[in-house]
Amino acid sequence: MASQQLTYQDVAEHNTKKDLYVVIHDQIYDCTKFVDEHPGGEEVLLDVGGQDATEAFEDVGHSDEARETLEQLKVGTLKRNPGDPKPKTPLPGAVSPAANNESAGLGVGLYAILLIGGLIGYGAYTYLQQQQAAQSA
Ligand code: HEM
Repeated sequence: MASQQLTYQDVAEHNTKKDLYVVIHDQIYDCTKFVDEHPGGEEVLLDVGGQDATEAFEDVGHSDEARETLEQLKVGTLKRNPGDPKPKTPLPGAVSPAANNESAGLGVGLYAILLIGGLIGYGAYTYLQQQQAAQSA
């Protein structure tokens, strides 16, 4: 059972309180029995029923205990067809390189500002030197 592969279209059919699947990180979870027990309430789960709930789940910053519960609800893996929506958030392992890239981008921007500032300063300095040299000549 746990090894079945379903497409987005298959999952989308399970979007009612009596039959509730969600996709989180490309794994499919059957929340039907859990929906009444969810500490965050049934509403939020019903909102993402039959859909990709990765972003909603990660935004809340669920505990390790919540992730263990999740494992028990697993019923299969998502079979992604061409044209299906992409995962909304990168997988946890992929987060830090993206964050690094962002800070690298800022670093390059800062270097560019410093370089341009330096060039302007140097230009003004040489210009003044030339002016002084012209005056004293
Ligand atoms: C099947 C997937 C899910 C499981 C197994 C699950 C499990 C849990 C658990 C165990 C908690 C208690 C706090 C913790 O341990 O982190 C919790 C809290 C919460 N969950 Fe979920 N959750 C799921 C999906 C979602 C989704 C899709 C949302 C959408 C926004 C959500 C929103 C919340 C909120 C807002 C809380 C905080 C409740 C509070 O502290 O008052 N959960 N969840």
